[in-house]
Amino acid sequence: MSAHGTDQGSPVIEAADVDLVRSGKRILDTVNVAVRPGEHWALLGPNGAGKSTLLGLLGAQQHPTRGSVTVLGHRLGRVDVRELRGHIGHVTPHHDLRSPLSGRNVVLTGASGSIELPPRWSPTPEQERRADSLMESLGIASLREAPWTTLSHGERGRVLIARALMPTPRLLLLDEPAAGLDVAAREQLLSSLDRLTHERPELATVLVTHHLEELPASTTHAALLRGGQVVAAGESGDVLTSKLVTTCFDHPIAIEHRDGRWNARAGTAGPR
Ligand SMILES: Nc1ncnc2c1ncn2[C@@H]1O[C@H](COP(=O)(O)OP(=O)(O)OP(=O)(O)O)[C@@H](O)[C@H]1O
Repeated sequence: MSAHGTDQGSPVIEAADVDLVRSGKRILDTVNVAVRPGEHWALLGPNGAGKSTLLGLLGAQQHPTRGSVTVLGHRLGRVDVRELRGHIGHVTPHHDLRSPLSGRNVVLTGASGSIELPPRWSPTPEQERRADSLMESLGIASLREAPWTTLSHGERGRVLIARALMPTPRLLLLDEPAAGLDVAAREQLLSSLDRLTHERPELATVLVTHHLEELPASTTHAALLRGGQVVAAGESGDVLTSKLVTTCFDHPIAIEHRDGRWNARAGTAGPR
């Protein structure tokens, strides 16, 4: 990611010279990020590179130690972050729901901004229609009545994406959405994401993954992170190269890009 991306529209979110220090450790180091409407970013890097931390910062869940983060033109620290978070859908693998809420009710909690349905809260007919339509477009209409506790990993992932989309966010953040999915569930998820970005052309997305095979064909941009620093950022075709990915993971990796999708395998010692 870079502050020097394409110039189409003002950024949905922008981080400028951001450092993030926790327990004396610099987890992010001079990170510059700008995500514009309609851009679909992949955030890649080895374990511990700082990907989830950066996603949390983009989701206004954390404040930078130095530098600035601007969400929809509002600088963090000067605005009510709860208000800002309403414009950002954040899907994490750590959704702490333990009750057997139906799939549809889980989606509806996206409207109340809560994990459980709040007592005495009931959705408007419009919110109910929206939940149904999102479940339809994510291919999970059959899960309307299914209890959360019985859903598979892949089903939960798609329910949480529908939930995150309830408030019609401008930015959707996805933390390893395909982790642990079998190949069919992964392909269903990626098709759902491709369809979603087609239906909502102004939506911006940032997807964290370790695996290039888990990138939707709609990915437009990529950023490689290593040791809290951005190794490369820009249009996916310029960044997802054998040479740059080899540098990022410090291991020879050969990248192939075919029919819009990427895959990676062991490369030769000399990076291309
Ligand atoms: N609160 C904290 N205090 C100290 N160190 C932290 C804290 N939170 C995260 N870290 C460290 O920061 C680094 C980056 O963590 P982060 O989870 O962002 O990496 P990641 O790229 O998402 O990793 P992974 O691919 O393994 O999920 C790690 O070394 C982690 O141990």
